[in-house]
Amino acid sequence: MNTPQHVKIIDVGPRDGLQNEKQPVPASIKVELVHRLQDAGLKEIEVTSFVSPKWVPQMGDNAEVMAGVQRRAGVRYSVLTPNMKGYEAAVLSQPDEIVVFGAASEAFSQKNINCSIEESIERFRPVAAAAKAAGIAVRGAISCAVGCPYEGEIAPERVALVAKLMHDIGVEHVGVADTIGVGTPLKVQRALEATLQHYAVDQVSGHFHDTYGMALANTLASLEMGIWHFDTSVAGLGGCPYAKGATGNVATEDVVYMLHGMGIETGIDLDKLIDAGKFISDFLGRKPHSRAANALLTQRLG
Ligand SMILES: CC(C)(COP(=O)([O-])OP(=O)([O-])OC[C@H]1O[C@@H](n2cnc3c(N)ncnc32)[C@H](O)[C@@H]1OP(=O)([O-])[O-])[C@@H](O)C(=O)NCCC(=O)NCCSC(=O)C[C@@](C)(O)CC(=O)[O-]
Repeated sequence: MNTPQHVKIIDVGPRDGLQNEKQPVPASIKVELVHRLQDAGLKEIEVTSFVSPKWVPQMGDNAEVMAGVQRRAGVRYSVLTPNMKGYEAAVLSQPDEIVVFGAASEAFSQKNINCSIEESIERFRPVAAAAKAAGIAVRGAISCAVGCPYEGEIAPERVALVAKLMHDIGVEHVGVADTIGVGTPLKVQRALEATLQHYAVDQVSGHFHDTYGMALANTLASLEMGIWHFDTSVAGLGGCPYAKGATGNVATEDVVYMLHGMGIETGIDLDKLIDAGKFISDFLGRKPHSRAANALLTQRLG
């Protein structure tokens, strides 16, 4: 097994995790969550998205949240930007990285960003060029890389095509996203292999939702291929507004527990991470969606 010795975790909780929350979450809570994640040692945090507030009201406070974060040297703060309007607003907040988000499914692309895959690439092209000219890193997400809520199973060839299109417009790193968490290890490996036709292993991350409880297995299957970047969500927060019934990303706490147990470094303090997850879960009035966090919180009670 070609397992990496170090893994980089991108916590997407403040963005992917909270974007679908029905109850209002004040900007101050989001900022506090980001602070707690950086205190726990997270070096990459997806803070918010610059999308239409009519489509995703929860992210309407994007600029306020970015302005409230007291930045720490060595931490990369990323934001989603689907088009130039989003990019132009985002750039005022000085993100370290922008994320364009496409899909391997036509139907999902239409539902999520109101355009075809081809049109989405044309929207992303100037965004990637502008970000690069401004010295901002450019990441891409390939949604529905395994399955789509509208089209069912997605062939790896379609993932390869979107990876190629993203690569052609200058996207430097892509996340292979199992948006609805239907993937199982071999299917996820096929989607990753398709992406690796166009990107080096260091430029690909796994982004696994945990709807069917497969996300840790899929993380392990990715590690076996040498993948060492993962998007995870503190307390397992989240879900996509355009993928009904899909749960959040795999909990950061569960991934960190697994990796540390395998002797793989993350630079993250699991106890502080659990506190961050408890903080936001308490605010939302529920338990963290993390088996490891709940087990360790119970243990703390003695
Ligand atoms: C992409 C759009 C904006 C296209 O939406 P559209 O309606 O096609 O855009 P438009 O260009 O025709 O503009 C319509 C209106 O939206 C405004 N507008 C246009 N662009 C922006 C912008 N950037 N920010 C703010 N406002 C914007 C624009 O100004 C106009 O305002 P109006 O004149 O009606 O008042 C829309 O479809 C949208 O916002 N979609 C939301 C998508 C989203 O956030 N989805 C969730 C994140 S993706 C995800 O979670 C998946 C991921 C990444 O985690 C990986 C995975 O698991 O799969």
